[in-house]
Amino acid sequence: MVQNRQRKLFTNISTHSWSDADGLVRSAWSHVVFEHPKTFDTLAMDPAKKKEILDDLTMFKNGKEYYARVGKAWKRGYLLYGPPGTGKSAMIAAMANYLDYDIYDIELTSVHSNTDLRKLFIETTSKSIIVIEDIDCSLDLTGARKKKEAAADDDKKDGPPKPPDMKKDTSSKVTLSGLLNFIDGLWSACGGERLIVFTTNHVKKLDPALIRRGRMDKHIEMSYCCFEAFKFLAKTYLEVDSHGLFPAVKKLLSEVDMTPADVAENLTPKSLEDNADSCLAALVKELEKLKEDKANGRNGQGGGDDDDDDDEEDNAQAAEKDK
Ligand SMILES: Nc1ncnc2c1ncn2[C@@H]1O[C@H](COP(=O)(O)OP(=O)(O)OP(=O)(O)O)[C@@H](O)[C@H]1O
Repeated sequence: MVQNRQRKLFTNISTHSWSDADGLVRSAWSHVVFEHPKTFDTLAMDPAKKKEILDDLTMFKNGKEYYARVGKAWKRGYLLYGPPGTGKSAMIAAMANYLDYDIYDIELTSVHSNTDLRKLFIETTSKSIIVIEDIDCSLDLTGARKKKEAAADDDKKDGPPKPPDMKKDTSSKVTLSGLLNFIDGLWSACGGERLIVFTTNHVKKLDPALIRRGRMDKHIEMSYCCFEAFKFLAKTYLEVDSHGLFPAVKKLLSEVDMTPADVAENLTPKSLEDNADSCLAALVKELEKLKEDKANGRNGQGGGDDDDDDDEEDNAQAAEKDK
């Protein structure tokens, strides 16, 4: 898709526009130029799944008349779920590059109330992707927002003037109903052409109301590396289509779980002497080590928590349900 403008990545620094000491009006959003290199051409995933997503995005982008005809707001919700390192953030970057949209990355734990959330959304523009990452960590789905302790030190630091509402106040809440209202509310029909993307590592923790079709229209499982995705990464990183070690990798990937991020890391040359042979050998060694760890009852996914197996099962069940 043609990219013809400078895209921006926005992040919320306040809950709404505010005036600093000099009377200058400052936006709730701060932005940098968005220059992420990830595109669908370098995103490793099952080719059929990738095509399905690209078709969906293309239909959305070209859907102005369709949405007007059926009387729906021109917006679409995506839920990306799967273990850490499976490419959820990479997918969002690829989406923005493909659609030529800006990204509004909302740090929900910094938003004090449902009203403030609405104010933030009202300041977003058309042709944008509104992202809330790790939605299960940001919102206690019984209604109360979790607090972010780390933010408390903010106003001790030097730097530009801080918006008054970003200082130490962690008392207010964004609730599930506030979030639902944001997705469904009347305002969301204004301006048009917005994707709303939630990501989570724990899909089962999300309230079904939040992710039902109509809100999160498309559920995408980002999974551990399959052989197809590995072949794609081998082509991208090592420029090889086939190799004597491919069968061993194929077998091992069917036996153990490794994220595309870890596969990519193993395929990255570490010295000037490294080549396809040594990188693939390193990958096989790492996969064999994972297999051994698994056989010995150790969790091989470096630093994973005890919930990993449950999460994997949950994600697999959710994917099955989504079909
Ligand atoms: N499917 C993939 N194809 C190509 N690169 C990938 C893929 N998945 C992950 N990577 C690379 O691995 C790194 C980590 O990926 P990313 O941050 O997108 O994972 P994530 O699922 O968002 O993780 P988290 O849940 O921890 O935020 C990035 O550099 C990304 O480019």
